[in-house]
Amino acid sequence: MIKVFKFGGFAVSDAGSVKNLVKIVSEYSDDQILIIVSAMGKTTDALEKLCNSYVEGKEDAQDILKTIKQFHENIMVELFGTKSHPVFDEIANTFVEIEWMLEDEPHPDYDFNYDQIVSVGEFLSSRIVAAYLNENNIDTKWMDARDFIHTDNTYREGIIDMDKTRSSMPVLNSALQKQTVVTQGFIGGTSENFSTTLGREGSDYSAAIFASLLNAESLTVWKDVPGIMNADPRLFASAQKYEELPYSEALEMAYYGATVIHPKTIKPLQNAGVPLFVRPFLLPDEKGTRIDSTAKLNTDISAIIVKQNQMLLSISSKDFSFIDEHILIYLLQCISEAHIKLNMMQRSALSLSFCFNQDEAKFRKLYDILKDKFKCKYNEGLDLITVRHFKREELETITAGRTIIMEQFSRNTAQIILQ
Ligand SMILES: Nc1ncnc2c1ncn2[C@@H]1O[C@H](COP(=O)(O)OP(=O)(O)O)[C@@H](O)[C@H]1O
Ligand SMILES: N[C@@H](CC(=O)OP(=O)(O)O)C(=O)O
Repeated sequence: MIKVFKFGGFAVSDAGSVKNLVKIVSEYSDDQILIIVSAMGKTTDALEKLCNSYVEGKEDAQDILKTIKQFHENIMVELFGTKSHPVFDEIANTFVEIEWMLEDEPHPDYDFNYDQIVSVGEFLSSRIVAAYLNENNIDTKWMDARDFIHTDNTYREGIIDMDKTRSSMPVLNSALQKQTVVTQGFIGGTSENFSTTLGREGSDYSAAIFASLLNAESLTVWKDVPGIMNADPRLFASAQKYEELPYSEALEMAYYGATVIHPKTIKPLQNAGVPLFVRPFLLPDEKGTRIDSTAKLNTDISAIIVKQNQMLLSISSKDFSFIDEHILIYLLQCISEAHIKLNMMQRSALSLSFCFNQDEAKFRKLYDILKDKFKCKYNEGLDLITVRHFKREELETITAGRTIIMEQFSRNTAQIILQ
């Protein structure tokens, strides 16, 4: 049966990590392996900068491109030695696509430009990884994810056409019967053959789509952490790893902002009954965390999820009208039009308050829609802390010394906005 492995930016951040990836894959020579890769290291951030510079007509676009080229070339030199290896030409040709674009005027749709430029990161990494697997005698085929993941024209947040995507799986399946396959996470293609991206950090989601539509035995995402922990170990040194988690709990954690898994990852896997393993890339013999329908949840451990850089906006009517159901529907429509995603919401007689990831452009858009009829008050730079299976005494420790701006409790979940 097929095993799907996803290697994120960390797992392809330099030559050493590509070597480690090959070592991991070589342990599975009896399996059919589909490898999904993200862009190398922080390449997506660099390509975003390049896109902004191009669209704004700044002069540093060529310099940014040069740095990205140099970064990939250094990795290739370390992996393949001389520049005579065919991968150098493949990478040069991939960069040509961006170079041609930079010579033209930007398309009026920023998101279109973004996807054509930013998707290149995954093409570069997948070419290098496929070539290095072959170099190490793992018979590997590079395939273009745009031939499989079909999306609409919603650039930067491509919506997958599941039927069309499902119907392209037999081609991939038969390739996997013969060879290891490497393809790209994060990207899809439109019916006009343009690239789309699925939203930042969307490679986990791509991998879940492939794993579910191929009816894979499992999906393993190789990360820079021991598994899913009860808190981000970067923020909480004492974070503990879950041995196992039910799909529902992993989905709740991702939804509230545990960035270890993209929030869209769980649904396709749950629907198809494909287990997910989150395993440490640097300690590949460790089991990591297993997520499936048989897993038991240990509610003795609370999960703490921190979302930083939040904005809290309170909207109230100018004429003392209640925020009744009609007004509520209207406000939610305006919020949706501004593409704001609510992280927490509370209503009183005269106001609707909600917090969302701070984003000046989205806030401005909403403010302009509402400013004539409503009063808007806001706080910026807040933290939203969500605690699943909370214990009261723990909450006191978490909030100690900070000002609580708003809080909300259900049976399983506490949400607190802190200044
Ligand atoms: N509950 C959690 N458990 C483990 N890691 C977490 C958690 N919450 C946030 N993280 C963060 O997620 C990161 C791994 O996810 P990410 O960087 O997106 O991986 P990749 O780029 O390889 O897909 C870790 O470095 C860690 O800081
Ligand atoms: N490269 C894309 C997609 C992705 O999922 O990356 P990572 O697996 O490194 O989070 C991004 O950085 O958004």
